[in-house]
Amino acid sequence: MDSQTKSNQPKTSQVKTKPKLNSKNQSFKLQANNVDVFYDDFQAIENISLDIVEQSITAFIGPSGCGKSTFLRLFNRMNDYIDGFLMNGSILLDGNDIYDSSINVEELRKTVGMVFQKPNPFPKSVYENVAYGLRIQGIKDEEYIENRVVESLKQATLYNEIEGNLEKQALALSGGQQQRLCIARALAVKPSILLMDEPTSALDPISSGKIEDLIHELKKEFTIVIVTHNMQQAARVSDNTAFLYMGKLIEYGDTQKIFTNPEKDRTQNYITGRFG
Ligand SMILES: Nc1ncnc2c1ncn2[C@@H]1O[C@H](COP(=O)(O)OP(=O)(O)OP(=O)(O)O)[C@@H](O)[C@H]1O
Repeated sequence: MDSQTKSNQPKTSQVKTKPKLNSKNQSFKLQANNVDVFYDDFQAIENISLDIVEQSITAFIGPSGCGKSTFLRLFNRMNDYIDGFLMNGSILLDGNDIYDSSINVEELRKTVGMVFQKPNPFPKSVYENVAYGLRIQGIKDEEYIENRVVESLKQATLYNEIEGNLEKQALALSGGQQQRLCIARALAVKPSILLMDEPTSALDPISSGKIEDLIHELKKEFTIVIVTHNMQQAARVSDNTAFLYMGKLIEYGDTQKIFTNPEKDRTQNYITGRFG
């Protein structure tokens, strides 16, 4: 592990709780405990507790407006930007409360990268898009930057398609390539968690398939949390699935079980398309 990696861990004054282990002895990377979220008077999330296994893929599913994106954005404190946002409860990363006043939010967001629904590359070259996060960290070592750019593009399975053309405008890439570029940009700063908010919903089926294959590869190294409207996608890519409905967690567990033999009627009705 090099010094860049170490510096990407969020700093807290002390470890408050040790991450728990589940029955399969897997450790929890993220833990939400009794979380409520309000936007002014409106309660968007109601008393959700949920643990996310390290180096796994966790999918959030549920009808529009049920709180999937709100819940996802808690893990890198993206809701902090929203006027009227208020949270009760706690979110732990490696056992540390990420809403503790000692947390450096910039550092947290290096550890918890995010990819959005619509690919959003900067109007810069491919190279500079991936280098961006390193440059804003103040890294000046061009050799290190170049290595990270190439490595991240390879990890995002884009390098082979644009090798020798890294000065190309990012906006000239196809939609699917742009999304893989955004994933490379997130990976460049060495996160340990990737949050993905409907990362394929703006893409054609072939590009979506490539992203799904990539997500599957990335879980060897990263903990991935994905919001998706596409239930086939959740069933294909995720290890665990959380079904949310009107701000509540209805059911959470092994993806195969959720999709074949859920505990709750409401989950069954949703996954069989009876509502939503
Ligand atoms: N910035 C905001 N201010 C006020 N209310 C908001 C805000 N963002 C979301 N909400 C409300 O919170 C609830 C949950 O929204 P959220 O976007 O998290 O749901 P979602 O399940 O991700 O929906 P979708 O699948 O349509 O993206 C909705 O009722 C929404 O209108």
